[in-house]
Amino acid sequence: MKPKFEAREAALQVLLDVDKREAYANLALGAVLGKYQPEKLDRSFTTELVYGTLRARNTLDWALGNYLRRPISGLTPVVRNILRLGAYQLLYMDRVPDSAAVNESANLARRHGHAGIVKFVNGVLRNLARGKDKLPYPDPAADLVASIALRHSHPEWLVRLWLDEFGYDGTVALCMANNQAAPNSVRVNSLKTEITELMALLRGMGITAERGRYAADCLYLSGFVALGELAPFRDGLFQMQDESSILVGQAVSPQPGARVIDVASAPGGKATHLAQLMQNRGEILALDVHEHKIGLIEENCRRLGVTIVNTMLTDARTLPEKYSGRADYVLVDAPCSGLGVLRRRPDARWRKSLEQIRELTVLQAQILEAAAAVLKPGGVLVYSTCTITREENYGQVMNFLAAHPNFSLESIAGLVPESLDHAGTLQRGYLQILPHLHGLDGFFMARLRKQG
Ligand SMILES: C[S@@+](CC[C@H](N)C(=O)[O-])C[C@H]1O[C@@H](n2cnc3c(N)ncnc32)[C@H](O)[C@@H]1O
Repeated sequence: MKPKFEAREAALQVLLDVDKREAYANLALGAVLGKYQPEKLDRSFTTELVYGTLRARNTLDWALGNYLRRPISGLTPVVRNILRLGAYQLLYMDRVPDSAAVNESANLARRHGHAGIVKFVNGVLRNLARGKDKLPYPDPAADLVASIALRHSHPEWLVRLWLDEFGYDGTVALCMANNQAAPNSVRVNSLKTEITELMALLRGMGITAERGRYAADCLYLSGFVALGELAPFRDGLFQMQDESSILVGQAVSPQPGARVIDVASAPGGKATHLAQLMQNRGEILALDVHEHKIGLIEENCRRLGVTIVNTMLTDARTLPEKYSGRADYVLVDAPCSGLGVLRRRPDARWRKSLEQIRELTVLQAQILEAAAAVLKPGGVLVYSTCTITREENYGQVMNFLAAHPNFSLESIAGLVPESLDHAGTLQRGYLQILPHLHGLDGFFMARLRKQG
């Protein structure tokens, strides 16, 4: 018999894992949903509770703070997270009546604490329910950053960064896009099937499958319970991958038979795509610095029927001499701040900092340096990230070019669709995809050629 599932209790367990153990929300949630296998409605309610509460953490803590005598950080993790969950339902979930949000939170408190805690949770949430339409949000004229940060649940440093880069309208639109749930996009594995065939198969299973607007092999799926448990996934007919990420493979477009080095490749989303574009002919050396991730690349290759990928556990900055000048194509899908994919990782925005971005920028430059050395004269290097900061993207490429006069940008018009070219950069050899402009994950890609 399946263990009994209670969505708010499950959500609380995940929030505690994230709060106390710094677990990744998607993994902690996946573990709980995997254990209890709840029905579809319970599953999506739990997911919304967890993701919404994590995403809106600053706004929830601030809103609750109006009714607390001491900072929320001083409460025990259990009480703090019961309050956050309750506040999320009150402020963001119109379909949950206020009375249910308060009473269910009190029930959680009863299960996890003594009578005093039940009374406390009940009292704070009742007050919030009464006062929620009159919360004293900062006046934008007096403090624009704080106002956007609290209304759209982002850290202030990030809002400041984006105001500089995208202006007021762009920043608000970007924050709003980050607060939307990401759609489920997949890449069709053309080594085993083709797009119309897979669409028909999925539709036969009651799953809605629609083509992506930009990438050739992209489908958007809905109407399933767990994507990773579907037979067509296990049979290797598709790979979970955002449309922007698929476009990186198109920007590389390696020829069948080529020699490719993917210097930061786990879990192998792009490496397996490159293999697919090469019709599984040639060779791909897929590196990663983390041992546990090498197995993920191999597992994906097995499932997808990719046989031309060899993995290697190594730091891309210390690529052995024997690979010098060897590759026809090098992909540097660099470790980055991930600020283009915040909609997928609701807790991520609270884990990042300007300091990390600075450190990553240095690491990316070092990886690029080593990657340049393994490319043949005349070869193609594609640099990509899933972020939207100038210094990790365009700035990084410009610094690289300044230090490497034997490299130049090469047009990617014809490889990725012109309709994405909002800033007229495709011909110049790079593209910045933005969540609020394109409805996709924020990605950067640039194609460079080494002089022959
Ligand atoms: C953006 S992810 C790669 C995603 C992958 N290309 C895909 O499409 O599935 C960056 C990867 O770089 C790896 N990494 C970080 N530092 C590295 C280094 N110094 N050398 C090699 N890999 C590194 C990380 O472990 C991570 O898997």
